[in-house]
Amino acid sequence: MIGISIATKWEYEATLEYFSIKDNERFGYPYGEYFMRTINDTELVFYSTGVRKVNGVGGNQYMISKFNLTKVIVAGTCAGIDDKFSNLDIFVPDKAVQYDCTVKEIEPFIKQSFIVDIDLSKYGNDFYTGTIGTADKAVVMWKDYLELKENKIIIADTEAGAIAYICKKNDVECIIIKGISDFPTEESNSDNFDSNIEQINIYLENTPKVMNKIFGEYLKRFI
Ligand SMILES: Nc1ncnc2c1ncn2[C@@H]1O[C@H](CCC(=O)c2cccc(C(=O)O)c2)[C@@H](O)[C@H]1O
Repeated sequence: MIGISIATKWEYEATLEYFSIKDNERFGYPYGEYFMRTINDTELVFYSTGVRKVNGVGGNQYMISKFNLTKVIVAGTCAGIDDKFSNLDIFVPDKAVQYDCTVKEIEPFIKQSFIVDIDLSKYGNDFYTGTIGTADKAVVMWKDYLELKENKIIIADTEAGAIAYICKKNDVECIIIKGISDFPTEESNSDNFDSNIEQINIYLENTPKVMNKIFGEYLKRFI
């Protein structure tokens, strides 16, 4: 069975809507809820984990163990970092890094032991790829955005790098399919708080669009 890991309630609600899931098909588990679907003769379990690294890892470890998963696909939204790209562009990263695991003042910003390489060779190359950076904090502040950009991170989120890391420990393949929901903006142009609210509103507006694009145009290629 393949697991489809979804972080937020908004991403999961868009998923329920996309697959027309009825109430009696939804089951609870300690990190959120799940439902099953068969697509192209492959059994899939879609589950919400909650946000940030602890929930992402806990939910996925639970599901890997409960359903003996052979592959995990992390589906969801992310921040855009490389400004060549736009909102709603979809990525399948070939590298996932946790960038908040070092003392950056005295250690490298990214340490080799927190990088997971993802072999995408069997899936062709008809998609955007690159490095996704994961940390427990959302990328909102302009200085955080600039630091990620300097370190060649293309997109950023708050779960995927940690999920890829624990999949590797379980010897389970991990594919990350993420769409850009928002870009940080320079807060000096406006009030910090207003700028943050604006980014959250853009995230909320784009979340169903990203999820529909992932399920409609990308999922089948990776199962
Ligand atoms: N900018 C982001 N940075 C990191 N991850 C992002 C970003 N955007 C989307 N994600 C992904 O979506 C989810 C939730 C998004 C989220 O928390 C968020 C989004 C926008 C603004 C704020 C804020 O506080 O102002 C918080 C996370 O689970 C993560 O996997």
